[in-house]
Amino acid sequence: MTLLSVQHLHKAFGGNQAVNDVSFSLQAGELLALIGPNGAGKSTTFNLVNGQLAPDSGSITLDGVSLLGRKPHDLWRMGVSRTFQIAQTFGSLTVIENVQMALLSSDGQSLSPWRRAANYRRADALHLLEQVQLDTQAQRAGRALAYGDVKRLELAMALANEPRLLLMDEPTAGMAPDERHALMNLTRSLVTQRGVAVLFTEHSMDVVFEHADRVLVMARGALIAQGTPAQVQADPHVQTVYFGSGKTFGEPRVSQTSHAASGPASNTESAP
Ligand SMILES: Nc1ncnc2c1ncn2[C@@H]1O[C@H](COP(=O)(O)OP(=O)(O)OP(=O)(O)O)[C@@H](O)[C@H]1O
Repeated sequence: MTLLSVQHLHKAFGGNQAVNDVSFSLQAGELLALIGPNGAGKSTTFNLVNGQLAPDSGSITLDGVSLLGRKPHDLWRMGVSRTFQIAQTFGSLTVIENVQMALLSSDGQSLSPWRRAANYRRADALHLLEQVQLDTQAQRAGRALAYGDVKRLELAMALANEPRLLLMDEPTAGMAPDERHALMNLTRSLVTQRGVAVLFTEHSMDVVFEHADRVLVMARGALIAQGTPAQVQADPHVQTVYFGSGKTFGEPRVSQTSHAASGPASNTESAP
C-alpha cells in the first residue's frame, strides 16, 4: 500500500527549474534511494518532502493526507522522522538523555525544565539504545561518541517518534565503507520490523545498490529513471548521465534477490 505519494512536484529558484514534474510513491517497509549527479534536484526534492521548502505546484500526501504547508515539526508529529547529513544530536547531554529528549518531543511534552527529562521513559530510551547497540554507552556524553555511534544515536532518536516515514539525508556521508554498510544493515532491520518507509539521498553508489529496494534517478530537475538497483544500473540513460557514454557502474555488490524489489522499471520521466 502506498504510504507516501508525490505527484507532479515543481520547484523553481528564479528561472532555474530545480524540480520539474517529479512523481513517485513509496510503500510501507520500502527503502527508496534518490540519486543523481550534482545539481540534479535531490536535495530540493528531499526538502520539499520534509517541509523545509514549499513546492510551486504538485502534491505530497502521507496515507492520503496532504503534507503541503506543514513545517518539519508538524511532520514529526504526523510520524515523519528524519536524519541529517551531519548528525544532529546534543553533545552536552548523555546518550540516553538524547533519546529521552526525542521521546519527550514525540509525546508533545515541553522540553523545559530539563530536569523533567532525567527519568522520562528511561526504560523505553534504553530499549531503543539496545536496538542500535548503544546501551553500553548510555551514560557517556553525546560528544564523546565515535562518528558512527553518533549516527546510530541519531537513528534511535528518529525511531523514538515511532515514525511511519523516515527521511535520511545522505545517511552514510563521512563514514568508512564498513561503517556505511553496518549502519544501513541496522536501518534495514529496524525499519523492516516496524514497517517504516525510508526515503534517502545518497552519493555512495555501493550503499544505494546494496541497500535500496528501489532507486529514483534525477537529472536536471527531472526523474529520468526508476527501478530496482539492477535496473537503474543497467539503464543506458542513467549511465550516460553519470559517466557520459561508454562507461558503466560496474557489477553490483550483492545479488538482486537479497531485498524484495517493488515497482516496475521505468525509463520514463514520470512515476507509475
Ligand atoms: N536555495 C536555492 N536558491 C537558488 N538555487 C538553488 C537553491 N537550492 C538549490 N538550487 C539550485 O537548484 C538546482 C538543484 O539543486 P539541489 O541542491 O536540489 O541538487 P542536488 O541534486 O541535491 O545536488 P548536490 O548533489 O550537489 O547536493 C541546482 O541548480 C541548484 O543550484
